Amino acid sequence: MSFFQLHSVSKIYHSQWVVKDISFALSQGEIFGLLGESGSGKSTLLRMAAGLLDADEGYVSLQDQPLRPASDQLIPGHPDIKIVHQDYNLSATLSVRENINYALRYYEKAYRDERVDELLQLCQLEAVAEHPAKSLSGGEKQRTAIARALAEEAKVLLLDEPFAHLDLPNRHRLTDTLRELAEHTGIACIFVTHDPNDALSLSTRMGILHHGKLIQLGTPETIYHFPANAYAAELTGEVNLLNADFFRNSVGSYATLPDGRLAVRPEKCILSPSPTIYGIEAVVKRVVFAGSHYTFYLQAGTQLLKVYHHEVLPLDKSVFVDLR
Ligand SMILES: Nc1ncnc2c1ncn2[C@@H]1O[C@H](COP(=O)(O)OP(=O)(O)OP(=O)(O)O)[C@@H](O)[C@H]1O
Repeated sequence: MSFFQLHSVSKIYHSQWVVKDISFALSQGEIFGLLGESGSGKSTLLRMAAGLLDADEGYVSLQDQPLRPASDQLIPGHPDIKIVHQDYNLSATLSVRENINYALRYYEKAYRDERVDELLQLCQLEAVAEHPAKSLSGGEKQRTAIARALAEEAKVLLLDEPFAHLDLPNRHRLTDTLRELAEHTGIACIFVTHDPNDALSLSTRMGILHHGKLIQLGTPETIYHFPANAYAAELTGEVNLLNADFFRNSVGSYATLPDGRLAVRPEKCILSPSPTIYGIEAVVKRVVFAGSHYTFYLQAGTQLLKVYHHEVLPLDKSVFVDLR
């Protein structure tokens, strides 16, 4: 039995495939990140997964039951699938507690009070529970929207760009909240993002969407280290795309792409100031401080190479690059 599944889902707008033949399944408690550039079809796919938009081909199922088509329903959607849109949609003058409470207005007061307290705790909102939504930070608004979506117990949570307007501390807080949620409630979660760091750090599995097609599906580690092609390699982080014979004598960590090139991550390169047995000679052209390391831009013959290194070296110095 599969918990939540997309079966060859497609969508056409103006005779163009916006989403094409997408299939994947989620287990309970799984967090699935869908990474894609603007216009790749992420929101369209999420709305079909929520049962808010009908697929032109294929279907979505929850616990092996196909969702009812949106066009057959007075209020499209499914009671067990909640979606949090990019704009949060909170009532500005109501407090955090009241916003969450509203989603439970048809329940008894005693249950409602208990459930709201539980959600405030789960979403780390206790300190701002009585604050009006309009006074909240972006991260607090986002977590309030998630708490409200979860007020009625859901099986699937869909998040459209949940990190788009958040600073780093709020990103971390929301990431923790989502992990805890999935772990403790078993909810399956799909979030869409254009940021590789969010997709790689939060997903249990992830997919890469390109022009409406899922071009790769796997764990973050697999996709990062063995990208399916140059597009997937570049979308998931900094990478050197090199001629096949570039590191001809080195053993080390790189992926060979279908076009024959090597995908080498900058942190997999070792930079030495003096010659090494198989080291490729290169010249330092630019150095950029990046917090945890320096990014070196090197010229090695006709190839430009990006390498992370922990010490500054002077411009125009000859260095030697090996693979780890
Ligand atoms: N209702 C619609 N009618 C016609 N075209 C649409 C409609 N909705 C989306 N599209 C088109 O489908 C494509 C995918 O849009 P979608 O919003 O799903 O992309 P996205 O990856 O979520 O983009 P973004 O990250 O910018 O939000 C775009 O080219 C968009 O213009």
